[in-house]
Amino acid sequence: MAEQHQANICRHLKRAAEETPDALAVAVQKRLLTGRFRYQELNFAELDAESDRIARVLAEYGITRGMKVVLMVTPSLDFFALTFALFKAGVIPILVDPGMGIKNLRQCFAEAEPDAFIGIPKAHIARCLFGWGKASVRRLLTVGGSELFAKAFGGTSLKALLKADANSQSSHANNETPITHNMALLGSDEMAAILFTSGSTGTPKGVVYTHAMFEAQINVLKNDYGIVPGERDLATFPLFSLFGPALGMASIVPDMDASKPITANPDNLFAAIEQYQCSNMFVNPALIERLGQAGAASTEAKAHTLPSIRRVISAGAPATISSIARFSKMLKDGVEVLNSYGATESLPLAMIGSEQLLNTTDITDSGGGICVGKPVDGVDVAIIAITEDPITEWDEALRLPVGTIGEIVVKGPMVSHSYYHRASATEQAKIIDSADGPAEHSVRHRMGDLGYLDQHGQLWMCGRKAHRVEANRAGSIFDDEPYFSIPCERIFNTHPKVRRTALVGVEIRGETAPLLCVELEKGVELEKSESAVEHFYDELRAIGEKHRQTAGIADFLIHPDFPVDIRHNAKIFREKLAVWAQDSISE
Ligand SMILES: Nc1ncnc2c1ncn2[C@@H]1O[C@H](COP(=O)(O)OP(=O)(O)OP(=O)(O)O)[C@@H](O)[C@H]1O
Repeated sequence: MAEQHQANICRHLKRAAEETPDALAVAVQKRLLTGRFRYQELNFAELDAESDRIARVLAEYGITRGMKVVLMVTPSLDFFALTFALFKAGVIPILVDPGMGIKNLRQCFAEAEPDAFIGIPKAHIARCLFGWGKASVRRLLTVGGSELFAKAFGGTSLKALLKADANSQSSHANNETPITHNMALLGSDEMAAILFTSGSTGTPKGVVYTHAMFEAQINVLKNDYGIVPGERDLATFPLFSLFGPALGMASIVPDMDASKPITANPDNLFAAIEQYQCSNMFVNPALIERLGQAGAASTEAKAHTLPSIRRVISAGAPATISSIARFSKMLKDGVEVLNSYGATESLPLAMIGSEQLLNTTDITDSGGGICVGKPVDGVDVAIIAITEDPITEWDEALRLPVGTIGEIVVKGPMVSHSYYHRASATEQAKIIDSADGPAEHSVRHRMGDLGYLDQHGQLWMCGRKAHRVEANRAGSIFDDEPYFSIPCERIFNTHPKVRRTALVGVEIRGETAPLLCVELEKGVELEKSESAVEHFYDELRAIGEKHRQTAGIADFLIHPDFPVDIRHNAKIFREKLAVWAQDSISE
């Protein structure tokens, strides 16, 4: 159908370039050795023209529509121009989080079978060292670094391609029409990008994105989050930073390692906000924690405030209520942190403002899970019984009643339909919903998360499905109900000496029992005294006995420093802790 082949997220960039050509589209901060900051900028007209030019030179270099390309370029003006160029050309970027580790990266590249690899010199060195994409990559392009390096490691450089293009343009200067680039128009269900999940419950999976999904995300950001053209966003997450220009909003990129937000220097971020009077901030919970601490550490006389910020969007992992409360002290009265719930496969799905979230503390502390708010416009959330079996066809009878914990299943225009080259993962996670006929929104996604809906239509998250503990220990009070990670952990986290906890299952004399791993607050030292540890465990036991969700949890172990994901510093690798706990009790 002709009208279906109209999709390309870049049409928003084109429109912004026509309507507000001189308005700022991107600014990238660099902290110099002197401690001063340098900013490089592009306006909408420049970003549009530059991405057109790159799309054209890529095509001449042999990177063309339908090809899959690994993009490992740090946020920079080139990153923005290149990514929009790839979309304009109908080339499929493969986006991975370098923080996921060498082994996972190799697996991602093997699975995605890229035709080309575009990266900074460091990425090319790693590609050569670890043989990434060796079997499929035919075109190499280096961004930054010298031409000599590019020749040795990375085929050619973007700079060289653009220089050759400029030369050929000037030699044709007398010809009337400059060579322009025609934006590829794709079917709304055609693959537009492959984004890998972070792999916190196993190997990362490549999620197939379409332009229709990107369009849906842009609509949510406009309608549910209220973003308007002309805003300025402190963009700390590369993928989200691309939405800025598509929304007519400038992306201000601070000098930080986006794959390790916890290492960011708060001064850089504060300076970028100040310089551009940012109205929006997109931050993950790790940064909320880091910036909140930095703000609180400022002396009373010069307490740090962020008066230009009108909206903070937090996403990617659960943020703790205490870190949001601390961070919010820097914001003007009435400015909220909007906590978003979603996953690479479907984002954003639900949202709750910090004011409302603070009122849910008591329920969370007594085992009710984390409130992630009401579904955004167009999203249907259903809760189904927990099962590891695939479900091929959606049936309304699968819906569990309000208040019952089960697996969260979502449907909506931003919900992905499949994983790339992962038939069995797709089968496990997707349910065909033929009620709508062969329409584009006919796939429901199983989140692999557990939760329930309350009578107000709010969604409560109760941890990952893979992290529930099905105990069969004799004397277990709820034989037929599993222990759910987040509800249990948040109950124990109320102990003042506890920083965080992680529930795991261990085998004791052939039976599965729940065990709670505990990380202590900074400065609390108990391990030296056996009796102090026993007393602490008794206190935890007493807390657990007060709640039905934790009844029967009697085993505890103190762990010095939980293994967590680099990006969020929040997703606890409970699988690793389970192995550690089993080894510890078996010693
Ligand atoms: N606001 C939130 N509150 C609680 N949990 C959240 C929130 N936002 C995201 N999450 C968690 O993060 C998950 C999505 O993360 P992501 O897409 O990065 O992949 P992953 O689940 O970490 O990796 P993998 O699927 O490969 O194991 C959600 O399914 C949920 O468990």
